[in-house]
Amino acid sequence: MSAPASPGAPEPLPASPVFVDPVAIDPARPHDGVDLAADGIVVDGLRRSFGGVHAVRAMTFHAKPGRVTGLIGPNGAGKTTLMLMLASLLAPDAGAIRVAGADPVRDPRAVRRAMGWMPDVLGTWRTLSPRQILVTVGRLHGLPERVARDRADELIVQARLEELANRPSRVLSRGQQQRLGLARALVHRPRVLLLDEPAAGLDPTSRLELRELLRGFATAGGTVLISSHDLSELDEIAQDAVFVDRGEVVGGERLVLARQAAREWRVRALDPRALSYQLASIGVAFDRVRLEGDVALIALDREEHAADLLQRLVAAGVPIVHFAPAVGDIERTYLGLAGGRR
Ligand SMILES: Nc1ncnc2c1ncn2[C@@H]1O[C@H](COP(=O)(O)OP(=O)(O)OP(=O)(O)O)[C@@H](O)[C@H]1O
Repeated sequence: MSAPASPGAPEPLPASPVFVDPVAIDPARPHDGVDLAADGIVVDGLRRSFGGVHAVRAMTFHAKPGRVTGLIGPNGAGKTTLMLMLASLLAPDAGAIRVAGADPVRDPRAVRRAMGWMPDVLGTWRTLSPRQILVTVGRLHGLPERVARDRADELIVQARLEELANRPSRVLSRGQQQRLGLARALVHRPRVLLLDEPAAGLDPTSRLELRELLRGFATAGGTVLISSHDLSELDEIAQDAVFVDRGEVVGGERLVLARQAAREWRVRALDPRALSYQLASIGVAFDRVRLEGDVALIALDREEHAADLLQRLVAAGVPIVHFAPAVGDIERTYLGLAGGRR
């Protein structure tokens, strides 16, 4: 447990994401691995095929309340199929799901009450205005007319859609549609949020607002599962990560190796020539260094090597102005997994 920060102390660095490892679960007693009675999203031995295509073949993980969990995987890995099953829109062939304790197969209404879902495209209702859409969704969730209207007004302000609130939603830009999609997912104050590429098309301000909203939602005890290919965004937002590939959650040795894959460090010096010279004289192999203008990208296996290199460069008098990992943990692991698969 970390010690409480003393007053005036600098903010602690965010902890690295926790990588969900299904192999840590005893295969002889799979039900000991995830507790179906736990809150949040619990997925146990989930399977779904389309004819001969095994879209989801063995998924087990727990997205915990109070945390933002990233769902990461290449095209065709089974993310959308999984999300459709979580949202009670597709029946699994085998396995179990609980969303805030509810089973989407037996009690889809309870799941829809507990969950807000933001698919990657807003979908139909293009002739309705954002206000009409939010009121209608509120009414579908059983909110009384007055409450649905007030909630719609509140969300329109939060989504900064005031000027477009009464225009047909087809005139909304991609980013505005995304903001409306998120507002729609939040109408009934769900405890669980399921988001597919929520940051796509968002401008930098809207991305910051999204991050704050999701962190606030999780801090208040909500569960967030985000599927995205935007790994740098996920590195900013997610505390936990579930990697999927070919219908399975990736774990065990493959995940450990991917997490140990070399990571590029971005290094910039006021004098780039002095930097190049010292890298060569320290003995950093040429194939470990890429130059992008004045910036050197150096592949290093361990953080200790980065610390050692920085110390040597500074001791040699190189005027370093930037020395940091070029990618976050999630992106590095994904690239490690993709590298191992090629
Ligand atoms: N309705 C369907 N009928 C047949 N095959 C399907 C169907 N839905 C998905 N699949 C197949 O299942 C696999 C998983 O697809 P899915 O859409 O879940 O992947 P994904 O991880 O969401 O991919 P992406 O990142 O490209 O969105 C793919 O091979 C896909 O072709």
